[in-house]
Amino acid sequence: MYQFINGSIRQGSSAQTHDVVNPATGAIVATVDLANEDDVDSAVAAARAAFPAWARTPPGERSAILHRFAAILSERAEEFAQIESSQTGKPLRLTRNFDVPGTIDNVEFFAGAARHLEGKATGEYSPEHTSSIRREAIGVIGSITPWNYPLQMAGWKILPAIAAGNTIVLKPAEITPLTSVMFAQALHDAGLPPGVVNVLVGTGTEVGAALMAHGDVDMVSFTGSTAVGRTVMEAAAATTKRVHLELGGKAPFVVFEDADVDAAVHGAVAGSLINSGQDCTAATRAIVHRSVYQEFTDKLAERFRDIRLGMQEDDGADIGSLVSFKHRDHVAGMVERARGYAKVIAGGDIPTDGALAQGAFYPATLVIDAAPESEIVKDEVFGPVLVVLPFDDDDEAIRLANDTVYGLAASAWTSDLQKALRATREIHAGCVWVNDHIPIISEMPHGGFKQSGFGKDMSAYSLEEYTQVKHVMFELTGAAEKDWHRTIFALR
Ligand SMILES: NCCCC=O
Repeated sequence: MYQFINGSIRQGSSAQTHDVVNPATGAIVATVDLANEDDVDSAVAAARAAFPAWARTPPGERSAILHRFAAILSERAEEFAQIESSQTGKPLRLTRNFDVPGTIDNVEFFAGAARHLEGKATGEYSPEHTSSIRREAIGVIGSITPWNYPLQMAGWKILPAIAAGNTIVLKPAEITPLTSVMFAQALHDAGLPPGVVNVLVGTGTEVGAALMAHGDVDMVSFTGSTAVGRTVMEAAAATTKRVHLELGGKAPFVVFEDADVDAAVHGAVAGSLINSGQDCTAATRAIVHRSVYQEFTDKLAERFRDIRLGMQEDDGADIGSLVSFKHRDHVAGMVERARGYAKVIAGGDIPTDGALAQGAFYPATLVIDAAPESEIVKDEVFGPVLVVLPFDDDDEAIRLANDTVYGLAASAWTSDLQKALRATREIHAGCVWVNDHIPIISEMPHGGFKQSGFGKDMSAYSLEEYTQVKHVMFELTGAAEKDWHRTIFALR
């Protein structure tokens, strides 16, 4: 049973099941029951019923539950790392050192942030009134999370929502639901009241769509593709829900002529291949000054050819499998089409020998000589594929960096402060790294510009987004007839 509703685990009401597959081996990890629209109604009703009491629970009590939850996650870190790895194909090295500790750090951050909501000072902004601001929880949040970082994304959506006093119904991707259900159960073990967090395992077309359109959901938060994000917005419009979207990306990685090329090469490996490139902030377009283009490309191709694919427990592996065979075929299809108009100088071939041939593996792949308007440059691959494009002057570099509908993340590689400042000012993205690419931290926001969406995850900014601002105004004078009445009305 995999539906976590109102503090207990239940069977989904649809008659269907889904096999969660370890994409590195093809083995079935779990067969999960699937929810349907009736379960959406039950979960939303539970979240609605839990909302008034949870919203009134003092921040210190919410915080204490989150601190206990962080302790439980720390005790069970290895179990979470194992299951996250088995449902995604990620190396255990990644889940142990990135997914799980990152999530625990997020829990600890929001345990503190719950007690630290900022607001404008109460004051007499009009001579006859005292104004103050209340930041209130919004209500029931409906959330859909993706398959690339199931555990971290559950944290990014659930934690700010409940820290701010909301209740939530979360639907993880049905191909990677296991750690999201465990996350909710562990929160309950930490003392979270029933109904505050509910998790439904189901399909996007049935459960996701019903949740986004539900009349008793006040806000929707979604991480996934820009195309699906648009349908979320449309569904939310029917009842004017708040919308929080973290969508696609096509991050530029700009290497200026004065960059430390070796550092940029290392950065390109880490920034484009993390999580096998299944990361919406991953470097996807290296835009490199022509004076260092050949050196950068040669060194990077050599590194990419050395990248080792491996099974989850192989500590010597650099990257694991992609999340599914279907997704591996999508990545391979884009690279195959690119061979018709560009050159693939590293990777590009699905492994055909040994154990790797049984999994959804795809090698680190480097593409050059692609036109800026080609598919591999424009569209999201969401795999271990980096395209390198040359530029001749800084105006062209900035223009190429911004030549995308997306604006989630970017990086600039330079030792020149002026170039770095220009890049951080002129590249339109929610995050611009200088001389690095990918690090995230709980204190800083993550979220996009342009068609990468709007709304921030992590940080105090996300906590605020799960609140609504209320202006409370007290009349001060006690007079029946106020000064402002006389200003506007010809009273007799
Ligand atoms: N590195 C964080 C990425 C979040 C979504 O893919």
